[in-house]
Amino acid sequence: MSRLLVLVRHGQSEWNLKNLFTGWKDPDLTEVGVSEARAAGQRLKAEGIHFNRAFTSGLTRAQRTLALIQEEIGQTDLPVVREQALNERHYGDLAGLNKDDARQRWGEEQVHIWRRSYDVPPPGGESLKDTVARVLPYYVRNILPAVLREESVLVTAHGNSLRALLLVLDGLTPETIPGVELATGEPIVYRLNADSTVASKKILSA
Ligand SMILES: O=C(O)[C@@H](CO)OP(=O)(O)O
Repeated sequence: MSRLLVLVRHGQSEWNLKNLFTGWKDPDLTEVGVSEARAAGQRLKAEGIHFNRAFTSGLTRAQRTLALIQEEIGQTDLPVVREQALNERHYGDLAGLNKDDARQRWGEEQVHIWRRSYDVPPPGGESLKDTVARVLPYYVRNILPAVLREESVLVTAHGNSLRALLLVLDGLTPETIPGVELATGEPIVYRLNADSTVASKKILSA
């Protein structure tokens, strides 16, 4: 019995390093990001997990993180689906702006609301609620059925598209989700019950 679901936020990107709002923009990993992705792969290998399939977003940083993990776990032939529904939350007009500059312009509180609230979208972008509305149906139709077939499934994606999944998996609420932050390159290993609820959760930290 496997029913393993492993979620990994991509390694540090060039725009994470520059402190820029990224969203659907497509920067690559930094050298640190490459090391984080490789380290994630090594930790998964140490757990002895053999995956049956993987899902990633339409963006380079998540795809490259997956490819590096595949190298480390010796599974470069893993079936991979690339899907825009798993992309980062769209940051609209904020994409490309420096996060500290934005705080100076609009104030700390407003920027925090745009970044972490459940249902307030940044100008021209998606709220987390909007992101949930595209990530969750994809999860239910495409990822969950594989897990419930007793497979071990790897998903590499983004801070907010994965927070959308954590909302459901961890039973979070619009009140508690703002406090949740995902570290780059840190695998979260869920084992699901046959009814799709969570049996166990383990974070493979550095
Ligand atoms: O810029 C972004 O797309 C995301 C993730 O890096 O940032 P934030 O943490 O502000 O949601």
